[in-house]
Amino acid sequence: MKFGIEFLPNEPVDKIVKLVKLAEDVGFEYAWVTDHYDNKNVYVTLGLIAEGTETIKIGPGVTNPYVRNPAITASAIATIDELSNGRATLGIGPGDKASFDALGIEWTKPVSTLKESIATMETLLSKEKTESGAFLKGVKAVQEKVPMYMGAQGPMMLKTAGEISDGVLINASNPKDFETAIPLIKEGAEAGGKNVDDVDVAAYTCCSIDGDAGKAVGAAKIVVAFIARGSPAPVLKRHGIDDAAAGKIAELLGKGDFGGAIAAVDNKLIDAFSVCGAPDDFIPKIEALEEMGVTQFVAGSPIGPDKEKSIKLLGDVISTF
Ligand SMILES: C[C@H](OP(=O)(O)OC[C@@H](O)[C@@H](O)[C@@H](O)Cn1c2nc(=O)[nH]c(=O)c-2cc2ccc(O)cc21)C(=O)N[C@@H](CCC(=O)N[C@@H](CCC(=O)O)C(=O)O)C(=O)O
Repeated sequence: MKFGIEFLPNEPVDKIVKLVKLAEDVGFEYAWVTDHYDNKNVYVTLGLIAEGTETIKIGPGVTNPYVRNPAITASAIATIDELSNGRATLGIGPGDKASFDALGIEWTKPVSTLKESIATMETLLSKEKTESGAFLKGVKAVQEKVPMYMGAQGPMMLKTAGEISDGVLINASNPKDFETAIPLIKEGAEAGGKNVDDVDVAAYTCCSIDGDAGKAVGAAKIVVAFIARGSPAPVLKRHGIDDAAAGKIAELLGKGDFGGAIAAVDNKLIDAFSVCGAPDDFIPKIEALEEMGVTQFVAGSPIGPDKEKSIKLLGDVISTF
């Protein structure tokens, strides 16, 4: 099992760099930095992380092809590859409609758009010219091929990820989600003439670890509430969660009643949408994901009530794999 960790660039960048260095020191192999227009710039943050680390692989987890032209992303990730001496890896997904509405960007045909943008970036990164004449003159990646990962949940996106990408970052924490996802990734990989084993399947979880399991669960509740709000009906059904319960949480969040939403998050929701608790709770949960075919466990937000302490505890968990 490989281990990755997520960072949101919404806190001081020098603090993020220190936490990524700590993650590297305790055994994490990947650091994924989220990309939302209302946070700090993902590539500036990755540049400083590159300078402050030696071995951990780094990249956006995930950017999207709508806010930046694929040529701009290709140039940015090639620059990160140079700064990190060949440790860049690109995570790209369809983004979210709310952001594009706020930016006045039309969000059309996400599957085709992702396919086209990954093809364009691979053309440019291999120092070739696109049909429209784009060409990266003054920047070159160190790696022969920068690994391309896709953020995906929907069936078409999962199949496409299996077909064209080196890895899939799936916002999911429960083995049931992979029961559904992996056959789709396998179908896509085989359509692309690949084996599903060629695709790194990452469980991009909502993770919260602490020596005190209750504290860990407490820190995860608000994130689980937002996940429950955003989960489509088939996902809720898969976890035996009735629409009314998720609807209630959505209503509370909509009113800004975060306390009420947190209070409405029960253990069923915690189990469905997060991996949390004390270190001993983690090992069987990660093993269950591994049995489903997950090959990378990504410790996603909140990571824990005290990030630094939680990263060290996750290091202890990593050392048992
Ligand atoms: C678009 C959507 O795909 P999805 O896989 O569910 O996308 C949900 C999320 O993955 C997507 O919003 C991500 O960008 C969210 N996301 C992040 N989004 C961000 O904006 N920033 C982040 O930092 C971020 C991190 C992240 C990490 C992991 C992860 O899994 C997702 C993450 C969907 O509806 N897909 C369906 C329908 C696809 C579709 O639109 N089909 C159309 C068009 C087909 C075509 O395009 O040709 C049709 O049938 O007409 C499907 O896959 O079946």
